[in-house]
Amino acid sequence: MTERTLSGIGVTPLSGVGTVVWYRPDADLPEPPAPEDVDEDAELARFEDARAAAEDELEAERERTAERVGEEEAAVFDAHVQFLNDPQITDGVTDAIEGGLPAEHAVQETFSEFVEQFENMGGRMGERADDLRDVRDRLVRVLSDGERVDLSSLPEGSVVVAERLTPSDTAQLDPERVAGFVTVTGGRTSHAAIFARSLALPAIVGVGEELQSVEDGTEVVVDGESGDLVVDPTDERKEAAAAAAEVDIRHESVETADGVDIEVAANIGTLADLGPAVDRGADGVGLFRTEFLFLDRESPPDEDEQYEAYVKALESFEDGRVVVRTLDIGGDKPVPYLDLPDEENPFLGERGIRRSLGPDADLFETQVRALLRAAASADGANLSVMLPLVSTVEELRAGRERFESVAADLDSEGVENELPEFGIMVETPAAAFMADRFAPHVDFFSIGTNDLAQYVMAAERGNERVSDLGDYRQPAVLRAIDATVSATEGEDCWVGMCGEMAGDPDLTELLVGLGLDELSMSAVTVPQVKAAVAETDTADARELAERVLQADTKAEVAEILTLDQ
Ligand SMILES: C=C(OP(=O)(O)O)C(=O)O
Repeated sequence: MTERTLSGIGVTPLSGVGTVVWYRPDADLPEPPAPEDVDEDAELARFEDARAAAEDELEAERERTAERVGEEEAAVFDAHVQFLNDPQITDGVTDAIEGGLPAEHAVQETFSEFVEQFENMGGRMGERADDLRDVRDRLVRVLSDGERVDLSSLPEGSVVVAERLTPSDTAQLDPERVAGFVTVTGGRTSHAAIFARSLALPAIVGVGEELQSVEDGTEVVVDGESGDLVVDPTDERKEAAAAAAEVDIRHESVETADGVDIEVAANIGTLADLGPAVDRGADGVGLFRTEFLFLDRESPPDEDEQYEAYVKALESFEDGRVVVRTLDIGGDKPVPYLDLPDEENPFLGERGIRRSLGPDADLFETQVRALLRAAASADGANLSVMLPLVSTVEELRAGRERFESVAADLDSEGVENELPEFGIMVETPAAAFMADRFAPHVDFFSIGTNDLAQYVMAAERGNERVSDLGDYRQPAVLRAIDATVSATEGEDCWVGMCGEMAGDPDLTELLVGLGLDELSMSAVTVPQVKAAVAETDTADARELAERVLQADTKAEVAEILTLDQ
């Protein structure tokens, strides 16, 4: 048997060796009977029963996912319930039944039309098509009494291979038993990819139709870093992959080979992310996306609930820094109870600090109170706060003044409080251009490359059609980072990075060379980035950065960094 390699998109920097188990959940429906043979009332009733049963299943899976993976990932099941009850879709199914189709065929037909519509929209909306498919297949399975394929009790060492994996499929995978997964479709930001990172599973998505040629029972190596699926691997290949799978987790802080401290922290959305962050050796939290405390509920968390959450994060990292970002609502993060305006370009609209200083001023005040109190708690000395989407000095001043005036209010109420370290996200071109004017007013910058790349390149994040443009390796993005760091020279202002770029170990040397003091990422890549820091020599890194900054194109950047395009 000769070894061969298929290529896809690697979504976790982890490797696994195992045996292929094909997962094909969508069996074809039989031909429908003639319309006159369909009992309309009975089919309508079957559809209603199936909807209720599917909703019960979704609620159970939501709970299970919240426990095993995290609240943020569990939220996808709420979106499924919304689709299940969306009047436009349910009316469509009802009409199709009244037109003479049995319930399962009516569901298949109606949902498939909506799936197509969402796919045509592309970007984030395109990704919702996967959710719709998931709801459709669930309903069809319930209606046709299909057996649920049990992904949670696969033989140990299985590599799950599928056309696509829905969030409910992925949530069932047991990382103790599954060696990885590989899918025909999917992109870096698909739900399956996000789950893979949360579960720390080796995974490759978007391999394409060639994957169908890999049969059940075949031995494979899943290289989630390069995106290579090695079929019928040699013994040496398997041994190398098994060795690579054993990541060295460092719980102590890390310095470069020539002794420069670089903080390697984790990004968190909810408290469920704290465990993995600690387990994988993060020095602290470099980005607490507090908006996740506000999503998927009927009303905002009150001051005490927020205080508890911030203190919990601080307690998890007694010796490390916890950087809390104030509410970043709007853009692609809607909150139903806030009645956000319908905007043509929400990413360019009222989001982040713009809302906190405007329509969400009350919410902001509550959050600031909770943060000031948390800063005065036993572990509060390590708390830092930063404002999202700042683009003018006035916004920075106004944000800072809010902290000062709320602190004065708390003082007058006799409530213990403390002003924490204060910074801003650098994620707009305006902030990068004006960084020298911001620097004297802050203790730190944290560069959010996900948004910075989208705004510098005018390429919507999550829109696959422009993903090549929106890449953080574009020279213009690298120049924006360089300009930001250079603007802090001579100022007492450290610079971190909390976008996806910070978690790419292939770029660690470059980022150290550009002068970053801190890198924050999803917990899964913390060990790899720490290892890369330890191997870096800062003089070499600076020289590398200088060469990279001379590049005209992304291809040249990749060539200098010896990366795949
Ligand atoms: C970290 C970032 O923020 P978010 O992804 O939460 O918008 C960023 O924009 O890089």
